[in-house]
Parts: sequence; C-alpha cells; structure tokens
Amino acid sequence: MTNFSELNISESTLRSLKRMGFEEATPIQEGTIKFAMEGRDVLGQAQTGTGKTAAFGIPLIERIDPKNPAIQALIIAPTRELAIQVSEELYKIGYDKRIKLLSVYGGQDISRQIRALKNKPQIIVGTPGRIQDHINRRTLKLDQVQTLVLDEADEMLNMGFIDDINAILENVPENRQTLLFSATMPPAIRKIASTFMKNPEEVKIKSKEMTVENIEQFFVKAQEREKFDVLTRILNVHQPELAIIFGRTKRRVDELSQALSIRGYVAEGIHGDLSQAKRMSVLRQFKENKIDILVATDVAARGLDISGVTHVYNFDIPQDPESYVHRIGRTGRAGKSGLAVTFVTPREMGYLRIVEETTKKRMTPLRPPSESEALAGQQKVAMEKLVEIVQANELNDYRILANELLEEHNAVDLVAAAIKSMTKEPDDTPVTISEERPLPARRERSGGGGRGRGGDSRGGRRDFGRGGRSGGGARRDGGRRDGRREGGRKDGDRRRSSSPRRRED
Ligand SMILES: Nc1ncnc2c1ncn2[C@@H]1O[C@H](COP(=O)(O)OP(=O)(O)OP(=O)(O)O)[C@@H](O)[C@H]1O
Ligand SMILES: [Mg+2]
Repeated sequence: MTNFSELNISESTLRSLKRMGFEEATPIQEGTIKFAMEGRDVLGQAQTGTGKTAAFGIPLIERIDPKNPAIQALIIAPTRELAIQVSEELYKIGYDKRIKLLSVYGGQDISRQIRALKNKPQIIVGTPGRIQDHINRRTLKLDQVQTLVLDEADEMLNMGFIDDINAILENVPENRQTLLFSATMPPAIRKIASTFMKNPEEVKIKSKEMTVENIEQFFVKAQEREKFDVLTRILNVHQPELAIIFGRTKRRVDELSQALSIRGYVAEGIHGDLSQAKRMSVLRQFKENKIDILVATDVAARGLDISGVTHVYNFDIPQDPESYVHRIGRTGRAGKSGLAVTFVTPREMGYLRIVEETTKKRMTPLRPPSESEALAGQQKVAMEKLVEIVQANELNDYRILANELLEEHNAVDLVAAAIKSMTKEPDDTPVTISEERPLPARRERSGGGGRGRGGDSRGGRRDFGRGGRSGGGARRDGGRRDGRREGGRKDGDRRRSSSPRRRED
C-alpha cells in the first residue's frame, strides 16, 4: 500500500484525507490518481467498497482552481442518494481548499437549486435527468468544465439515460477529462466509453473473483410461496445487526417491509416511487441504526456506502450478474466482513449459475433452517442478553424480588421463564406477499464463458448497445408488463423528454 504523501497530493488535500481517517491509498486509488492528476482519461474498475469515489475525487479536487468561480467539474451518478453521498465525500476531500460544491437531483425543489447555482459552485454532482433539466433552463453553465465523471456509468445506461448523457456531453467542452468508474464493466459499456473518452488509461484492479473475498456468499433454494417463511427463519438464526433485503419490484418491497413489520422486525422500504423526503428519511434512519432492515429495489444497489451493513439478502435473484455484484457489495466494504444470501426458486437455478460464472465464485448452498432451529437462534439471543444483564451487575433493585419469587418457585423454572419471556417465538401472523413470477427458465450454459446471449427476450440489460436500442436505451424491466419494476422508462418513451415517470427527473 502506498501512503497518500507519495502521490504528489497537495498539503491541503492531505490534511483533509488525514481528517477522514484515510492513511494509505487503496489499490484503485494508487492506480488511478497519478493518471487522473495528469489530466488523462481513466476507466477505473475495482471491486465494490474499495474506494473508487476518492480515486476520482482526489485528482478532481486537486485540479480545481479555487480562485475560478466557474463550474470546473461535473459528476453524474445514477441515483439521488448516490449523488448526495458522492457530494458529501468530495466536500470532505475539498474542505481545506474551500471548494464550493452543489448536488442537483430530481425530487428537490428546482428553484432552490437555481438559487444555489447563483452561489457559484465549482463542482456539480447530479443525476442525469435533473442536470439535463438545468441545461435546458440555461441555469447550468458547463463551458468551463474540465473534468467529467460518470460514476456507475453502466447503470445509467441501463436505466435509459443514454440520451440525457449524450445531451450533457454536448454541453461540456470537448477537450475535457473524462473519468468513468464502476465495479463492473460489461463489454457494452467499454464500447460506449470509447466513443466519449480519449485514449483512456484502463486501470483494472486484478482479483480472482469479481466480488470481494470478505463476503461469504450463500444461496437458498426455495419455492416462491415458501420464501417469506424461510427468510424470517434465516433472520432469526442470523440475527443481523444491519441488513438490506433486495426485492425485484416496488410492490415486492412494499409488501415485504410491511410483512416484516407485522412480524416484529424493525424494517422500512425504499424505492423510486416514494417521495424524496421519505427516501432520505428512511436512509438516514437506517444509517443511524434506528431501522435494522432496509428493504430495497435496485435503487439502493449501486454505490451506497452505509457502514456496518452485515447482511445482504436477495429475496429475489437479480436477473443479471452485474446487479448481483453491486447488491451484495453493500456489505463487506472497506475491508469489513459480510454475508450474502440469495433466494432462488428451482426454475431460476440457471440464473444462479450465470451469476457464479461471471463472479467466478461459487455460492455455498444454505439449507433453510427448520422452525426449531429458528427458535433455537432466538433462544440463544435471549440467553446471551440475560447473561449480559447479569454481567452488567446492576440488579440491586431486583434481588429482593428475586428472593421473594424463589421462596415459592423453583430456580430453574424461574430462569426458564425469564428466557421464554425474552425469546421472540415463532410468529405466524398472516401477511400478504403476492407471488412474483419467477424469471423465465434459462438453460444452464455448458461452460465456454460467453455471457448472455442477445436472443433472450428478458435480457434487456445485457442487450444494451445491440442494434435498434439506441433510442431509449435498454430498459431494466426487460419488457415486463407489470410496470412496477424499478428504474428506467416504463412507458418505453424514446423521445428525449423529461418523462415524469422516470426515476430521476
Ligand atoms: N484510502 C482509504 N482509507 C480508508 N478508507 C477508505 C479509503 N478510501 C475509501 N475509504 C472508505 O471506504 C468506503 C468505500 O468507499 P467507496 O464508497 O468509494 O467505494 P466504491 O469502490 O466506490 O464502492 P462501490 O463499487 O460500491 O461504489 C467508504 O466508506 C470510504 O470512506
Ligand atoms: Mg462507488
């Protein structure tokens, strides 16, 4: 590992990094900072949670002239939450240089943003739709931008933002620097990147597997109708401190979070149909550990850095391997360990194998715990809690009561009752979980390593960039008709309009 002071970074930025607790550069930072500081275009790929934000953030801040009031850098991110998070990290890196920055995203009052833009921010972080909106209103002047960053570029293209990105690019000087970072780099994105990048330096941090080693990966085979019960049993055995459960659709997320709450878990859902205020408050509560379980669509899969997420559950197997990599990457960040469990119905086993082929990592089969194992898990927690209370030794007020009880009852019975009263026993309060259609059966491929074939009617995301798709970009819902799948343009609108139904506007 290299110390940041060996990377030719200014004193003020070094001070900021120190304050952030960053001592040594991570491999992707070490590999890209030098090129990016020279003004080169960089295509950076490294596993989830390995510091890609600072890998583009540090050189970007270094190249800002604090005396120039113009917008000098533009960062585009696929979701509002990610745009906010990236701007917070850049703010910290640029703190000692007194750099002004602003994030602009849909769902926030545009006139407030317009007023804030008059304050002369030097860096803008935003979502594609809202940036484009500001360009159309002529409230965003990008003619002095020297660095453009596309964080999670493949996701933005998957979401159908290609037109917005192209339109934004037309407003940014051609001789700018372009930085593009993601944990996954499907071939289609490389191809597209080559059209808007100049002789990019490709930095890929080599690793045997695409996912980080410190995430233990399991799958559990279950019929669609059994999944919820299996999930609650697993939760009772695992006792996750902070968990994210990914569901395929918004309806799924709503139903799951309600069902979990009914069964006594502290859970909340997040998806693109919620108001921005609600999305932000749910995320804040999760970060503050006021919520134990965040139930989410893929809106929370990319880039979000929430420290302390111990478990990720894919209640529905993602339909493409990239999504899997990003989802489970919400745990096991910055060297911490994590655990991921993916539910798969028997018909969907082909998808599991494709994920494994892509990540080059086998998942361990997990036998669904029985009801008695789930109960044993809860009893263990109750016992541990009891021992903790004994060890804390603050029982003076209770000892007299205990002696009173012991006069009439057997000691073992009393302790057993205490354990029982603290154990969350199986709860079968009825809940509603509509059945999702499993993904269409997909034959397991016989080696060969090639990824997704264009012919699959549901393979919308993988088809990206193939003939005839250039108008609206690929749709994440892969043509499903329920209109509830998260992201992208549900109406298939190919015009470059700011459709109100899009996720970011
Ligand atoms: N050099 C460093 N030293 C210590 N911690 C770091 C360093 N660089 C980044 N981090 C921390 O590591 C965590 C993950 O960083 P970041 O969010 O940039 O990862 P990422 O590679 O962009 O992941 P993803 O692919 O999920 O977007 C953050 O909490 C960040 O503050
Ligand atoms: Mg990131």
